[in-house]
Amino acid sequence: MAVREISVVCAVDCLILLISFLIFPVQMLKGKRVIITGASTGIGEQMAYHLARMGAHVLITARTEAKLQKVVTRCLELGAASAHYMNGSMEDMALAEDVVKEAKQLWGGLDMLILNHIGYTYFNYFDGDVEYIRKLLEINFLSYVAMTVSALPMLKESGGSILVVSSTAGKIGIPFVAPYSATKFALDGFFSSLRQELIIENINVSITLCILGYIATETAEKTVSHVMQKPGAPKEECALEIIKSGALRKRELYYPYTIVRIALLIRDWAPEFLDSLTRNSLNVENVKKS
Ligand SMILES: NC(=O)C1=CN([C@@H]2O[C@H](COP(=O)(O)OP(=O)(O)OC[C@H]3O[C@@H](n4cnc5c(N)ncnc54)[C@H](OP(=O)(O)O)[C@@H]3O)[C@@H](O)[C@H]2O)C=CC1
Ligand SMILES: C[C@H](CCC(=O)NCC(=O)O)[C@H]1CC[C@H]2[C@@H]3C(=O)C[C@@H]4C[C@H](O)CC[C@]4(C)[C@H]3CC[C@]12C
Repeated sequence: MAVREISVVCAVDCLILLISFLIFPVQMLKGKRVIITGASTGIGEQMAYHLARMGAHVLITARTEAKLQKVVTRCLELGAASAHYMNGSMEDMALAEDVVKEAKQLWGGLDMLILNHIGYTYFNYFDGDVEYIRKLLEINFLSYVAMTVSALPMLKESGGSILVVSSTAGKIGIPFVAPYSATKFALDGFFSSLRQELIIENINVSITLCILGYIATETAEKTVSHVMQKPGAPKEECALEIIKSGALRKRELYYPYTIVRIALLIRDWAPEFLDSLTRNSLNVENVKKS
């Protein structure tokens, strides 16, 4: 695709982005019933706070109860219509289903399911550990499917939304994240296919796949700051963009917009060039085989 075409596509995309920003009324989420997973810290925590400011009902999950309690308290201070938590590991599919059952108990329904949690992710050469990949697939992928299966009846009733938080590493090959990348690619395959089926059956449930670049969360910075050549994007703005894209029922979100959008454009027209750009965007010499 010539530079002219790329610039036209980007210009149109930027216009769409500007319009969607202008038409997003925050009262869209007032009183809405929302589950946010992985919300004890990072992007999930910030999404809970934005939803609280918008007057939504929030049910948050993660493993660390003490952190969840603090987030719930802060959500109530910020104006949440209600705020509850359930703690446990998403290795356990029963927990995944129980969170949805709790929403039914609390609210009698559900408007938005935000699937955000991830298991421990290392940033290094793949070490051949297949069992680790199996476990990460359960936490990062199968629990998302299990929650979706449990939540769909309520979401069909409300005409609700599913927000799936993924990554640039779920769309292009990035070194040192092979197991994690596999789980994110799986999300794209499953939820993009499910979205087609919902459209065919005229079921009014939207699925938004959120493709994120490097975001400045505590975990990510701890894991990769020694390799990254630029700081991560702000988690607070990232969280708001995810919520807005879900509320506007967008098909996909790219954040930071320009970095991710251009990477995907190059991927389709010059994949080897993108691979080289990606490698050069990292201080690979700082990654020591463990
Ligand atoms: N930060 C970044 O650079 C990028 C992030 N993303 C995506 O954004 C999302 C959030 O990332 P980020 O905020 O950085 O992640 P964090 O590591 O900050 O937060 C992860 C959350 O998941 C929870 N969690 C971890 N293990 C489990 C488990 N076994 N079961 C249930 N919950 C668990 C953690 O809480 P607890 O430990 O208490 O369980 C925490 O609340 C992820 O889907 C990630 O892939 C995508 C691209 C880039
Ligand atoms: C290194 C990736 C960004 C590559 C890129 O876009 N370069 C061009 C440029 O920056 O201009 C990072 C994109 C996604 C990140 C990973 C991710 O998806 C989240 C994980 C979160 C975890 O807590 C830590 C590490 C992550 C694997 C994170 C690592 C950096 C990215 C691959």
